[in-house]
Amino acid sequence: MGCSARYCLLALCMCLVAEYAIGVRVVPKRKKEALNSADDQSTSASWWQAGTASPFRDSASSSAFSSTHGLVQTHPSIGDNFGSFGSIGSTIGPSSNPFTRASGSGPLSGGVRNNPLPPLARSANGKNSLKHLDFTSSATAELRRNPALSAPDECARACRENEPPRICYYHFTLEMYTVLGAACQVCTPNATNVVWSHCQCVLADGVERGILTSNRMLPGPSIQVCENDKVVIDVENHMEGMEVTIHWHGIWQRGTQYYDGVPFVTQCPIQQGNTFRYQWQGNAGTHFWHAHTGLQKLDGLYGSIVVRQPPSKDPNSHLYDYDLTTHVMLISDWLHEDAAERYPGRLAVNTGQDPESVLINGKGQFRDPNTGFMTNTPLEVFTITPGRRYRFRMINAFASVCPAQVTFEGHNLTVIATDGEPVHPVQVNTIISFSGERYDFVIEANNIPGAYWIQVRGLGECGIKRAQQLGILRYARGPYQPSSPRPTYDVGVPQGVVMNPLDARCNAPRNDAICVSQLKNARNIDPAILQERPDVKIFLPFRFFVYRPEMLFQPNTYNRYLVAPSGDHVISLIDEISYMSPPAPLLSQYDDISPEQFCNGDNRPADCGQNCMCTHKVDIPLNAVVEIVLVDEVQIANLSHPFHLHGYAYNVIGIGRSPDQNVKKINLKHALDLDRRGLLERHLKQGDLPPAKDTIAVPNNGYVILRFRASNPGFWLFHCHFLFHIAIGMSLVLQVGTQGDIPPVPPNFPTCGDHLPQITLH
Ligand SMILES: CC(=O)NCCc1ccc(O)c(O)c1
Repeated sequence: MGCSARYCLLALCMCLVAEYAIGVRVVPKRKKEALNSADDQSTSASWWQAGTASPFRDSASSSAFSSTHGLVQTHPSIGDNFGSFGSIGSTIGPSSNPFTRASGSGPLSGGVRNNPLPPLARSANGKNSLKHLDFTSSATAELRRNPALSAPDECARACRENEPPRICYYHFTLEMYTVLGAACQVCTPNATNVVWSHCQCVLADGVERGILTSNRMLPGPSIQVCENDKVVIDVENHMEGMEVTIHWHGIWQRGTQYYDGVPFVTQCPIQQGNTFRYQWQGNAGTHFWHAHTGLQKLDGLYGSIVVRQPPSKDPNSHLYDYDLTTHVMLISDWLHEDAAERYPGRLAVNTGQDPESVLINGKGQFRDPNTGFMTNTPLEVFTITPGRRYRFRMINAFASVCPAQVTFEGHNLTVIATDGEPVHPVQVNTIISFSGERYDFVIEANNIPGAYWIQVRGLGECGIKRAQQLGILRYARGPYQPSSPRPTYDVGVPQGVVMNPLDARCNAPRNDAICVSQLKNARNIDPAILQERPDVKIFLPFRFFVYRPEMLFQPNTYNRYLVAPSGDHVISLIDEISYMSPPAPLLSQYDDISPEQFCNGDNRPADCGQNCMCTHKVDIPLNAVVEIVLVDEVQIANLSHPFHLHGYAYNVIGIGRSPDQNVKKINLKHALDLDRRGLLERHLKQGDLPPAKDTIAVPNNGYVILRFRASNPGFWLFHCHFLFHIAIGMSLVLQVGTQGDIPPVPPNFPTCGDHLPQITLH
């Protein structure tokens, strides 16, 4: 097999090793070791180890990996979490970091910085922070120019009370890029740390493909700041012929509504060659960023956001010793081709939108179902020290319809927060999550020191291709390899108690599962939320509309559609409307949009048929207590749609299915009837403490009730978070408040729109 093989199979890896061997003059005998390690490929060490005197084994002194794999922190206190960054954890005020700051001209001193900045990814001890959370920023001119700004690795710190906030600056360069591109041949294992920390090699699951990246990383750069910090991100779009916006999922954007990153709702898309500066202040929690335009998210445009708090402000801080930058766990589904290959979708080969693979922090391996060959790329490794308790921050960045099941071999998970909001701790063994959700959990290193499998399985439609990924939970100074056999899709890590069961039987406590609606909020709840009657109550049924091909392919009509795995040609409807973007952004150019563009359930355009397409907008008075009842009329087994609201966390008041055994399928009429009879489940009693979330799956053939106080004026997208369902209109906009309530956009905010002048050629 040659190096041009599409898959980085074992043979190809040998070939890569051979190239490395030339470059680094390693004795050929090592190649054999590469072969032998083929079955032993589960740590990043073993992959790169092949053919080198592994710099990662004795990483304590030299390796860029040391802060990830080498256990650096020794004191079980939050304040030492960032020991791996050298001075960062203890730096308050002007940085003492000689590598990133000219002395005396730190970020808060206001001094003149006359030394050029060396690489940002290095800290005082000269180590890179780590690989997948590489804080490298490709263009740092702004940082050099403006001494008030802090670099990413200065902002990723332990948060203390009374510490002055920082302004954290990031620069995202968006490009078309390649998995297993030639960069993978220049980042040689024996190169210096500097070279390695800037390595632009993207491995993913070892299968070559074109992708989209931010700063040539997958996931893209991690934003890790403290509450009250200001975050500035310059997004520079160099994707050939593509426009883009970035949404900061979970960030409420109070006061900065125009930086929410929704195309034609809060801004014009950023054109190729343009840079758009986002600026916001983050609410605490585990969040993430992703492209909100087209299908770019599925091609690689996503990354984590962590907004930390001083321990005194987290009601669950006593439950963990460490909250490390390295223990962010971003899971994503992965295709081996451009997402556009699946939209509108094919009829014969790779039908539907289901992913081939799953990644953990952009890493994994892939077994080719046809040949049985497995790629040899590194798996993600999380390192822990015996006796300590660790906060993990899990982000479900899936784009497809598959729920993801995360299980850690030999370790319980204590869930302490979801979607950034703390809950009373509950202990489970496995967590099922949907696209857009986040779950924070504590793992105690209380098992026999060793290496343990982490399994992430794609459920639902992903069961067909059996898409899964493995990672490793490793005790420091212990073995790299788990002693138990690799979990397979069918014989996996035992699941035990399930967080978020797919069957959504949530009306009574059970000992095999905990529903989201059974979690209890660990923060105070606005009492008005729990009043019997909300100010506004909105029923939103949603479903697909299935086109007959004769209707869809009528000459001179061009209706959009998605070819579902079933072969059905569908669009999405919420309250019988399929959302269409207006020609200009609602927030910044409202007056450029014809009133006829808008619609909602009470105002349907006269000629709107079964496939009614318009800009679905529901108006909500500022500060109203709003209740939304989502009703699943899709009625396809195995499919539960996660709804994400921008600008807010809502309280999940109830999750359920029809209590009427004779009702096989729920629909709007039945839900209204249940509501009249008081049979919809609402947790409004004192002490019910409904949890706060911004993304919740509506159980298949069921309903979800959520409430929020509409105190954040703006135009907020509310939508199914499945990527292909956004493309076919499963969205609407909530307009909270009037134009006058919404902050005006900054000066010179970009504009866009139709150009339809009079025809002047005679
Ligand atoms: C009868 C029908 O509505 N079929 C559509 C099923 C469907 C639609 C969209 C998807 O993403 C999906 O996975 C499955």
